[in-house]
Amino acid sequence: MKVVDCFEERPVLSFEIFPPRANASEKALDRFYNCLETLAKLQPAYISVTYGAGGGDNKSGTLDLCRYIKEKYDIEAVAHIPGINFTHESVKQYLDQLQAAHVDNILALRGDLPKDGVIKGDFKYASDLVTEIKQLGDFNIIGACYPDVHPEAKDSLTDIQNLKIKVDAGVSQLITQLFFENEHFYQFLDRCDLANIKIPIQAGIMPVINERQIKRMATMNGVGLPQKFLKMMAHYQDNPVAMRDAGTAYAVDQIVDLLSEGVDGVHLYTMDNPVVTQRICSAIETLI
Ligand SMILES: NC(=O)C1=CN([C@@H]2O[C@H](COP(=O)(O)OP(=O)(O)OC[C@H]3O[C@@H](n4cnc5c(N)ncnc54)[C@H](O)[C@@H]3O)[C@@H](O)[C@H]2O)C=CC1
Ligand SMILES: Nc1nc(=O)c2c([nH]1)NC[C@@H]1CN(c3ccc(C(=O)N[C@@H](CCC(=O)O)C(=O)O)cc3)CN21
Repeated sequence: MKVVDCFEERPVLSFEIFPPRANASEKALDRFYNCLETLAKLQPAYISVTYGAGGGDNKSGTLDLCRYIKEKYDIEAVAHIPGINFTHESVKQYLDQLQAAHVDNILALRGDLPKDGVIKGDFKYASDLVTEIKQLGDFNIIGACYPDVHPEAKDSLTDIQNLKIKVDAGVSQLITQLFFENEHFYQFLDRCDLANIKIPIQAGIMPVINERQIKRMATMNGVGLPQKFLKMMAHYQDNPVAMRDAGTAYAVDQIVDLLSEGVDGVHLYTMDNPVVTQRICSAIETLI
């Protein structure tokens, strides 16, 4: 099933997970599959599975996990494909494998640039990958977008023009990069409207689980951290449990506001954390 059809009933709530590392211990695997069990019970519209996120390079993990989510839980899966990790030949093979596994949905990304800055794959921009996927098969293609403006873009106008190119290449829905100021998201929606980007846009929300992780993600992606958020992190930095609870409350506060504004959907970056995801879902259960 193409997950774009989920938007017939809005708002759409979906999750993102990352596969365990290839060398994960028995204990880590156990923890991961227990997490997945909890997430599945929350009945998200779909689950997206990262490919090599956070520096990992677990290539078979994404495909196998997508297949597993569909077969075991009957929940739609979205496979991330970072174009810079693929050649024309390898992407064709990968799409064939996805098709055989009945995975109909792809998050087409450029991917994070390697430390040496040298791109080995054939796709410089996500839009190039979208064009290729469109030619090779019948997939529902999702794209990423940036309320706080992509750090490599010259300015917000250029970023939106590039987003429009990507959408026109064949993207049917968008998920935003994480953001902590809803106002930035609403301004971004206005820019999309002006650029005639009319497809569903889900807000990507990441609860703070640990300060280091968020600061790294924010710096790497040019994501603004508001004073209120920085104060919260500073106040609870020595108390991981309090930090987690405050981060959960912040995410819930963001989501309540987004729902009140009639957002198309929310994509939760779960970071494979079942407790936080469950708490957020139960806090917003009656609001959706
Ligand atoms: N859920 C996830 O895994 C997410 C991952 N990301 C990451 O964010 C980074 C960027 O990925 P994407 O958004 O897929 O890249 P993209 O290729 O759409 O955009 C990357 C940069 O190139 C520019 N650009 C895009 N298309 C262009 C074109 N045709 N001509 C000239 N410039 C163009 C954009 O303005 C932007 O500055 C990657 O590191 C990706 O992995 C971002 C959001 C979510
Ligand atoms: N630029 C960018 N790249 C991404 O891969 C990405 C985004 N943005 N934005 C949204 C989500 C968030 N993602 C993330 C964010 C953080 C980690 C992370 O901190 N990973 C741990 C390793 C986790 C583990 O394997 O246990 C790390 O320390 O790198 C992973 C994926 C993937 N996505």
